[in-house]
Amino acid sequence: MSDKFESFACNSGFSSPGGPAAKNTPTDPKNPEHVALWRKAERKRLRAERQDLSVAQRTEIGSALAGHLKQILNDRFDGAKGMVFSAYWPIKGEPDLRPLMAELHEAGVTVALPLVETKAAPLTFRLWTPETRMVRGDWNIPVPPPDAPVVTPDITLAPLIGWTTDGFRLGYGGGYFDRTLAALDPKPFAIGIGFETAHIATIHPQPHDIPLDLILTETGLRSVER
Ligand SMILES: Nc1nc2c(c(=O)[nH]1)N(C=O)[C@@H](CNc1ccc(C(=O)N[C@@H](CCC(=O)O)C(=O)O)cc1)CN2
Ligand SMILES: Nc1ncnc2c1ncn2[C@@H]1O[C@H](COP(=O)(O)OP(=O)(O)OP(=O)(O)O)[C@@H](O)[C@H]1O
Repeated sequence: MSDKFESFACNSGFSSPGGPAAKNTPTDPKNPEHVALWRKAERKRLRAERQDLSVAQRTEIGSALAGHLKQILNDRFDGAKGMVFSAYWPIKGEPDLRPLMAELHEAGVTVALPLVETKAAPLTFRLWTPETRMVRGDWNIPVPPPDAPVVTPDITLAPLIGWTTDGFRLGYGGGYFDRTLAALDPKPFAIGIGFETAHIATIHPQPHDIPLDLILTETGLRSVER
């Protein structure tokens, strides 16, 4: 096999039919356009993979994650009572932590949800309670209505499609969490939430990528900020 062919075969930005794209690397990991193409293929692969989970598996994973999260909030934030905790309304096979949102609300935590109110800008966060009448927001994601108060999270969950051991996250590709973490001062404590199977070796970090403080899967803590 010539060098030329070998380099093409190993460096395709797309998943090969027989193997996971995670094994591939972008054609040029320093080229933002190549990395963006590679990320697109990785998102597609990881999203397809998580669709295969059964309802029972999802329920079990959701309650394992909720248990780990409560432990973290107790250990690190004394339960987070009186703090603003931003969660997410699950879409596209994300772990469902809505029972935990209600439980935290009952325990005196201020629960919020993220909204895309302006494209390509930081997220807005609005207050959520179990009585909140959700409406459809950007991308059809259910969100609190426009009259729900805007709040600033102390702690934020970042649902993820892929995660790395050094705390980087692959999301849906809007760049919203990175913009939000870059804009907020003080930066909220950011906890990535995802499936254990969504581990990838690297996201080929770019200057805009901000690592999360913790990554949590159903297995427990998988990455802790150094
Ligand atoms: N449940 C949940 N809510 C959430 C998030 C999330 O990840 N999960 N978000 C976390 O950020 C925000 C929404 N994120 C979004 C990310 C991308 C696009 C979007 O339009 N994506 C384009 C592709 C962009 C690209 O590849 O350049 C698309 O699919 O057409 C919309 C919303 C806020 N709410
Ligand atoms: N702080 C920032 N300022 C300006 N643009 C940004 C910033 N952060 C990210 N972006 C833009 O967003 C695009 C998508 O970023 P990335 O691939 O990291 O998305 P993501 O983290 O997967 O998405 P999301 O957080 O919405 O789920 C990047 O190409 C980049 O141009």
